[in-house]
Amino acid sequence: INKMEYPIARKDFSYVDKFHGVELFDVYRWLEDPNADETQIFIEKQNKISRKFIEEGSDRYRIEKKLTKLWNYPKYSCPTKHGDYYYFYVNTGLQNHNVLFQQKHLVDEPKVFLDPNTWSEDGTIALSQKSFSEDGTYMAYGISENGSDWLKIKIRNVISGGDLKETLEKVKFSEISWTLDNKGFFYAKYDQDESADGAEVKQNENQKLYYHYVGNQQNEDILVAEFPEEPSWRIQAVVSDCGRYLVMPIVKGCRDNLLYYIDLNESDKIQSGLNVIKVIDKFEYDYEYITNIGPKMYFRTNKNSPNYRIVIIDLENPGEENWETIIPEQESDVLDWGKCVDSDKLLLCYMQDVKSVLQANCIKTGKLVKKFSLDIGTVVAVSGKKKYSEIFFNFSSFLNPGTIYQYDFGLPNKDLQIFREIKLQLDGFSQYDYEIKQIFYNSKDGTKIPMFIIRKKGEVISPQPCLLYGYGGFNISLQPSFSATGLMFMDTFDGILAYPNLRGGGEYGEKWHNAGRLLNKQNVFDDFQASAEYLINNKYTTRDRLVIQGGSNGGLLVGACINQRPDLFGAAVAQVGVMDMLRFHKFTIGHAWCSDYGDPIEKEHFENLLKYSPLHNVHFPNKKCEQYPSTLILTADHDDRVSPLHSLKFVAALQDAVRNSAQENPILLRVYSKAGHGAGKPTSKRIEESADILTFLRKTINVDVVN
Ligand SMILES: O=C(NCC(=O)N1CCC[C@H]1C(=O)O)OCc1ccccc1
Repeated sequence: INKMEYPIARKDFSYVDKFHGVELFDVYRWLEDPNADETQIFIEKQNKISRKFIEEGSDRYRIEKKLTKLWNYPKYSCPTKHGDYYYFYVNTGLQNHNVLFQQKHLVDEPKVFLDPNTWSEDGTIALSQKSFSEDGTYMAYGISENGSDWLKIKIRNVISGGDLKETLEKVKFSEISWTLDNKGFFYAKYDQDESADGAEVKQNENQKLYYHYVGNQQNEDILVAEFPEEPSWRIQAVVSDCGRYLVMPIVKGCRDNLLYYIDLNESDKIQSGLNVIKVIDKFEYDYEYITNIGPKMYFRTNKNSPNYRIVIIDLENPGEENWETIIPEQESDVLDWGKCVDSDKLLLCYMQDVKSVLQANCIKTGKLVKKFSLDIGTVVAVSGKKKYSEIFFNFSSFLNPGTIYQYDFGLPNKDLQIFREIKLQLDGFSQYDYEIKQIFYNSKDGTKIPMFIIRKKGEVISPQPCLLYGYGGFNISLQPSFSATGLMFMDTFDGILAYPNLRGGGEYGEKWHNAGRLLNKQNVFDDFQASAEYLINNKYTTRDRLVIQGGSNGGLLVGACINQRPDLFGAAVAQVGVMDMLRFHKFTIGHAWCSDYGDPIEKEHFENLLKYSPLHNVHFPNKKCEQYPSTLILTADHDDRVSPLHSLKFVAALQDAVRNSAQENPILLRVYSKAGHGAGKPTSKRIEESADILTFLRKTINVDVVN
């Protein structure tokens, strides 16, 4: 690719920002307008170049063909029980969206209950969250278009199979929680009158909580709570298991929440102006509702317990001095989630050196009742209710697309059953040809970082191509999970997969998260760079065979690392990345990320952000050895989680910096249409994107064989 072909992005020096006495140009500010002709022309030119590079020759055709075969295996979800029926998702393999089936008994012939594939030819309309009424008569469900976070809510009558006439619009970042009388549900919306289709960049502010009576029009919905003086607050209201309380966790960032509640017994119907009671009124810790027994509320919290514990807060005596710890914090295992099942049991899932441990404890005494024995891997989904003794959970790992287990606390002598095994249909592929190992390597400051390494067993040509994937933020843990793209990389290029558990994640609780956020953010980049050095120094791979990949906050990771260590990687793939760290808080939900990044309006955070912001640390490669690795930046036109402007501005800056330089490796941008941040993406678009990435890698890193 000839770097002289890169489109020239106009530099507008009229944009000067003053941050704490520092004046900074923002010459590509014009790329922040998604509707401007020149922005669309910029995108078209970039796509022309990136598609030409990726699609020329037969590599892409062959790779997509094989990837499609590998992807084509039947996928199932855990069954969940609502009213008289079980529901579960099935995907025959290549369907754009999973189909929701219904059956009375697990042995009955299931029938299609809801098929999102009928909603659009190209699969750009997806089913997002759904919520059944207590008696299973109704299912409220969210419809998302083009991958946007915006939802429209519809209500399906389970008996008739038809939808009620009303449609609830402008729903976003909302729970859907029914009152136990099955008359309606709580949901949250933004009264945003401008366009809300996911292509807009406008900030999401002033979320309000409403109650919808089934059969009403949306304009008759009851305004239950709003906080006009706190525009960034989001209300994650849930009705308690007993139906009496509306528990209202309130968040403004991506961690720590207030705890308010409404006693629904106070009045015989839902109306405005119900009394909101404050239990916790400071953003300091996480409190996640598990269940309650009368006024005794069970919360998973990290208050004075960075590995999390479960406390009981008595609403009639809420002072902290009266809190009771029913499940104490573990020394090193992190309590990832808890769920009340079988009336009096707390199903608890721990992370033990990044692997899942599943057990059940008694809700009264806190004592262990049952421990489930699992391999290396992750409990990726669970289904069960307080009123049922039966549970299902889906266990997955790097080499296991999923095993659904069933257990019934009412039949203690009948041990864990395999309910369904999700199997690849690829002849010639066997997961037993591969091995997973967990190593611990030293980061720059000596901290021990765990990393999973997956590779083919036995003799292979060494060093191998290596796909190094990272995230590192928002208390999110990178636990073992199955990826068709990852398998494809190993099988096609005799490659290795490496997943370091970078600080900023939740793998070792809050201390791990804190060690990788705010003024500690550079630790994440150090951890990632150190993992690359470990893989090279231990002869797993070489620089020209090594590719780093990350999405969203992981896209920031990749962007920062190619600026800081362009010499360390052969290729880099940054998907839907956060690249402008001085302006991220100005678009859509970006203001919520200050909990990890800091607020640029504060001097110390501005100075910290400026040090690593990808857009602001692009350099000019004087010598060939300083050139950027082959880089592919990907985003999509309806990504309203991380607006595409981040990627557009970053690529403009990179291509400008290298145009008259020693750079030879390609730096490309691919912007997908009618797509978003990732949630709800149809199979066809997932395969298209993976095929683009794998083909880009085939053309840019040193691969010795292509199977
Ligand atoms: O912004 C986030 N989460 C953080 C996020 O999506 N981030 C944080 C940085 C970029 C991007 C990412 O890494 O995916 O979630 C918004 C939300 C979703 C649902 C309910 C309430 C609020």
